[in-house]
Amino acid sequence: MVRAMSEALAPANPGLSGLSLYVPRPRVTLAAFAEWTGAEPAKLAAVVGDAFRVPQPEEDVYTMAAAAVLRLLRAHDVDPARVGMLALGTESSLDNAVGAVIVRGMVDDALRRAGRAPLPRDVEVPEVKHACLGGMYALKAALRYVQTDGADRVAIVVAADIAQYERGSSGEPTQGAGAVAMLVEPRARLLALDLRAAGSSSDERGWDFRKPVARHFMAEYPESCRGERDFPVFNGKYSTVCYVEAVVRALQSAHARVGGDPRALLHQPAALLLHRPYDRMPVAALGAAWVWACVRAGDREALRAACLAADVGFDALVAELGSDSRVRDGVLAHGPEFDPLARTQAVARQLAKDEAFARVLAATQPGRALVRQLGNLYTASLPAWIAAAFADAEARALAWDGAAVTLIGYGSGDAAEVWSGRVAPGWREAAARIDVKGALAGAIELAREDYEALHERRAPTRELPAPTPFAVAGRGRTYGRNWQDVGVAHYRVSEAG
Ligand SMILES: CC(C)(COP(=O)([O-])OP(=O)([O-])OC[C@H]1O[C@@H](n2cnc3c(N)ncnc32)[C@H](O)[C@@H]1OP(=O)([O-])[O-])[C@@H](O)C(=O)NCCC(=O)NCCSC(=O)C[C@@](C)(O)CC(=O)[O-]
Repeated sequence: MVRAMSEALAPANPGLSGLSLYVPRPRVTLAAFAEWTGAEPAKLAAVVGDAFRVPQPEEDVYTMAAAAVLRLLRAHDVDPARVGMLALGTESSLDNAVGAVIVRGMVDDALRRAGRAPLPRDVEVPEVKHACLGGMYALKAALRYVQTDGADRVAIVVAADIAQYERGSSGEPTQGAGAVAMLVEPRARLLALDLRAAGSSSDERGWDFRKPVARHFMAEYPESCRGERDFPVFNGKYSTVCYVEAVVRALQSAHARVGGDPRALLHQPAALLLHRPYDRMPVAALGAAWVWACVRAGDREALRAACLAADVGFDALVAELGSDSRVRDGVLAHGPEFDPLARTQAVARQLAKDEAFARVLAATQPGRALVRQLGNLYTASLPAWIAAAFADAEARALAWDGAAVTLIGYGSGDAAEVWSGRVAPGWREAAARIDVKGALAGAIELAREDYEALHERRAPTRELPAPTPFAVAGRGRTYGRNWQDVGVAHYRVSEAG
């Protein structure tokens, strides 16, 4: 069914034509992090990844976003005069009134100083928010734009975030920072996306992960504040349950639209790319999704064997996957530690030994080694994986012409999206311009005291070189962070070389 659906996509379908990544240079490897904190290195490598980036004091979500946009304009040869929308997806904005227009200002400034015309006056500048899903929702808006009133223009969506958790919390090894800019065109040159086959899910069921605005947050959670910092309030374990369940629900929604064997949604794509807060999270969600697909497809033989091996009752499992509100009801009844998916996960672990599920997991391999270097980028996490997967597929000369690709976005709170796409003809040319390795180059390994200083927004003990290849200079530390800085803070982002 996925194939039939993808075949219906004509070459003129809208979608992605390019991506560019920007990450700060300071890096913490999880091996060093384990030494500093006493965490188990083998567990971090198995569950989380390899490293994460930390922004410099001069960097914020707008400077990173602007750097990624400038890189996209240059790498993909985009004529700024054709841009009709510049959308920002973020959950780290520093201003509740505006967002993408600040990025626009920085991009215009850099273009002018390079002797070029700024973006046109009629560019739309929305900022889109829903936790880590804001980038995908912004991309959805852009896809709709280039199919309607923007059919003669291109749109740029930039997803940018700083993921920081309180030191010593369970989230600390899963930090990260960065931005991914995406070029959206009415005729995709990289990945055509068919929103008619998309599935969605949303539900409100208690505090898995929230970022109350600073003034409320500081009054309610003074223990979580260090100076002016505002870290997320979250329940890590419970948030993983919400992630898994929302992904299954969005898949069910996609399946309700496209029909056919639901297992095809998972084992036919050449790449299955998900929101990736840490390395193992997508695998856990796909395990539950595969169990649901097998139940829905009536593939009971393999399931019964897996249930037996996992010591889980088959009928209870089927009932678990059928009930629509069990997470919310369970949490209301038992508190946030309630883990209704434990049985599903136990069965999924047994199914992982199955050949068909191994094929599902193989589709999560493209680009994985690259994104293990990045940590959680919140809204930019899935876009970074798309960039990494295409860069990797191009470098390894994978036969991706016309291949199906499934994107699964998730944002706490919680909401998920499942989209089907097809790799566009001639994709290699656009993929060769992504240059994820180049974006990761020039990392500066942080010493423990400098990591802690940057985390607390103090000056590091050692002078760090200016963020490159974009120089950032300005007065005021962070736009709007201190009320007295508003109107004074001004950043300039420009290409250094
Ligand atoms: C998710 C937690 C709680 C995990 O925190 P933790 O302390 O690592 O949890 P754990 O001790 O239960 O261990 C996790 C897994 O590691 C395994 N393990 C143990 N030892 C070893 C070993 N030696 N070798 C291999 N594996 C080992 C252990 O068995 C377990 O496997 P599982 O039961 O999951 O299959 C933490 O990372 C956290 O709090 N993260 C922050 C929240 C988060 O990322 N949640 C993810 C879902 S929500 C989301 O994605 C949205 C988000 C966060 O991006 C924000 C937004 O949308 O805005």
